[in-house]
Amino acid sequence: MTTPGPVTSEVLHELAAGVRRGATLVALDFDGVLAPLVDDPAESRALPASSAALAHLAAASVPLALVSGRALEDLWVVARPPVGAHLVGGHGAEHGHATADGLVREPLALPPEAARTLEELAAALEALVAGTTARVEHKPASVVLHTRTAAPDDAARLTRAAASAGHDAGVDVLAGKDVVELSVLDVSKGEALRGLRDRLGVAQVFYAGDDVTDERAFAALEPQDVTVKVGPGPTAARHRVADPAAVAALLSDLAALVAAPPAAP
Ligand SMILES: O=P(O)(O)OC[C@H]1O[C@H](O[C@H]2O[C@H](CO)[C@@H](O)[C@H](O)[C@H]2O)[C@H](O)[C@@H](O)[C@@H]1O
Repeated sequence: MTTPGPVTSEVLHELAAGVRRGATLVALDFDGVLAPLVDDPAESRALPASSAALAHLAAASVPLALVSGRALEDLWVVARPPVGAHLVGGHGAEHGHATADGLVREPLALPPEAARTLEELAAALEALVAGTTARVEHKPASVVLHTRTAAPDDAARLTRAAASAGHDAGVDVLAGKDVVELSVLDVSKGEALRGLRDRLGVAQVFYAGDDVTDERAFAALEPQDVTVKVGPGPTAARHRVADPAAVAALLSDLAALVAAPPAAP
C-alpha cells in the first residue's frame, strides 16, 4: 500500500474538469463518509453540506452513485439521494436508482440454498446476542452483527463467534466498523463500481469510503480513478481526508468548480 496524499487543489481541478466533460462518475459510501457514524443506524443522516453539494452536482447532470453496505431501502430512507442517483446496497447485492416518484429497485432473488443459509445464520446471530446490548440487522442478502453499543468483552467475543459462524457456513465474512457482515452472495463494492463504469460509459470513477469494506472498491479501481479514504487506517486509496466534514467541503468545492469553472488565463 502506498501512502495516500491530500486532495490538493490540482487534484480537485483535474477532477472537476472530468466531471464537467461528463466523463466522471461521482460515487460515495454513506456511513462514515456522507454521514458521521452514530450508535443507531436509523438516526444517520448525510451532512447538510454534502446533501446540498450532491443536489448541485445532480442538477448539473453529473452521474452520481451511493455505494453502501446498507440494505437498499434503508439507504434510500436515510440518504434521500437526488433524483437520478444510482444506488447500490448490500455491498453490491442490491441495485436501484432514485426517481421523482421514489426508489426504483432491480429485483433480487436469492437461490433457495442461499436463502436457507441466510435464515440459519440470522437465527445463529440472534441467539448469540441474546442477553447483550449487541444487535442483529437483517438485510436481503446478508445478516449483520452490530457491536457499537455492546460492552467491550461482549463485542470481542461476539465478533469472533459471528465470524466463525460465517466461515463455517462458507459465506463471505466482512468485518467493518463495529460490525460483522455475513453475506450469502459473492458481491463487492468494487464489482459494483466496475459495473456502473461500464453501464454509464464513464472514463473515470471518483470514490470515497471510510471502512475496511471499502478497500475492495479501492483495490478494484484503475489508475485514472480518484480514490479517497476517509479517516485513519491503512488503505489502497490514493488520497485521504479526515472525516465526513472534510468530505462535505470537498464535494462543495467540486460542485462550485463544476458550476463556475475558473476563467481561462
Ligand atoms: O458501506 P456503508 O454505507 O459505510 O455501510 C456500512 C454499514 O453502515 C452501517 O453501519 C455503520 O454505521 C452505523 C451508523 O453510523 C454504525 O452504528 C455502525 O457501527 C457502522 O458499522 C449499517 O448499519 C450497516 O448495515 C452497513 O453495512
